[in-house]
Amino acid sequence: MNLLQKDDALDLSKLRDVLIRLEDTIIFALIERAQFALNDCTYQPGVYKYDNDFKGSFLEYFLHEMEQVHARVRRYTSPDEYPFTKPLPQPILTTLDFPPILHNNSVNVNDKIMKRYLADIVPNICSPGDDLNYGSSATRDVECLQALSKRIHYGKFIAESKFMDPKNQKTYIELIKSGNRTAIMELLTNKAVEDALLKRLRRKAMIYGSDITDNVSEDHLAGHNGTSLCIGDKGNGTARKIRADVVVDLYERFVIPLTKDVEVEYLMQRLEGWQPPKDV
Ligand SMILES: C=C(O[C@@H]1C=C(C(=O)O)C=C[C@H]1O)C(=O)O
Repeated sequence: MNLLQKDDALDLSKLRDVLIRLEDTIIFALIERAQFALNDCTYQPGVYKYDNDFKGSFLEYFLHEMEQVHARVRRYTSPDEYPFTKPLPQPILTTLDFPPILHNNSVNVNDKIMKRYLADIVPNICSPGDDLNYGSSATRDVECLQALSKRIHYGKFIAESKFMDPKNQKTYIELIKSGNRTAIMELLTNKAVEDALLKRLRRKAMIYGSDITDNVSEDHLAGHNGTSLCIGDKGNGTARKIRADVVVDLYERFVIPLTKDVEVEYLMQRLEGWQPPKDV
């Protein structure tokens, strides 16, 4: 997806391809994090002293340090990148001249992403306990959070693409004016796309999370032989990489609903300072 090309950036099928590619990024980021223990102390504030009077957790400290460096190389001037922390420094690079793709908006759901990641995701993919690999687990946490944030905030581009479709624009405008979030959610929901996504995701998680060895049949990987494939379980009870049902569940309960919330909240701000075309 080239965000410097406006037509590209609002093509719904190309946007859906971006979300499909981000499935791979998210699954592999989760697999990488799952190799370390929960390391709960990295999520608790006040456990460590930092080089300034920062009061947050080890992960929040690490994330803010990372985001400051990324901000200086203009990461957050891209319309598809949203930071978790602030304040952030100005870029040292001149900002790219992105065409005006999204309508001006303040939607950033990273605080919800962080809460759900710590409460619902990490405990479900990691073994309990503490393996002292705090830097490694925090590095993987940041990669998971950034991938989830990108995927969920792509909801803005999806919403803009749907809003600009003449077929529904008048309806969206009426629903936005009446503040009818429920009806907007219904109009933007595409159950067939969601169902196909969850089916594809389960197969991907089964295959990506497996140890592909010579003696594992393709049927076994695809779960055709009826076994509920414990991903990467070598049959001797050793730690598996990640469970396919955990990946599907986090998309169903968290990634898709939050993406749609971003779509709705983006549309709720869509008419501010906007002059509709004459025929609308
Ligand atoms: C992203 C879209 O909008 C909604 C959100 C989806 C998702 O988060 O995967 C899928 C379909 C829609 O219900 C889309 O239409 O592709």
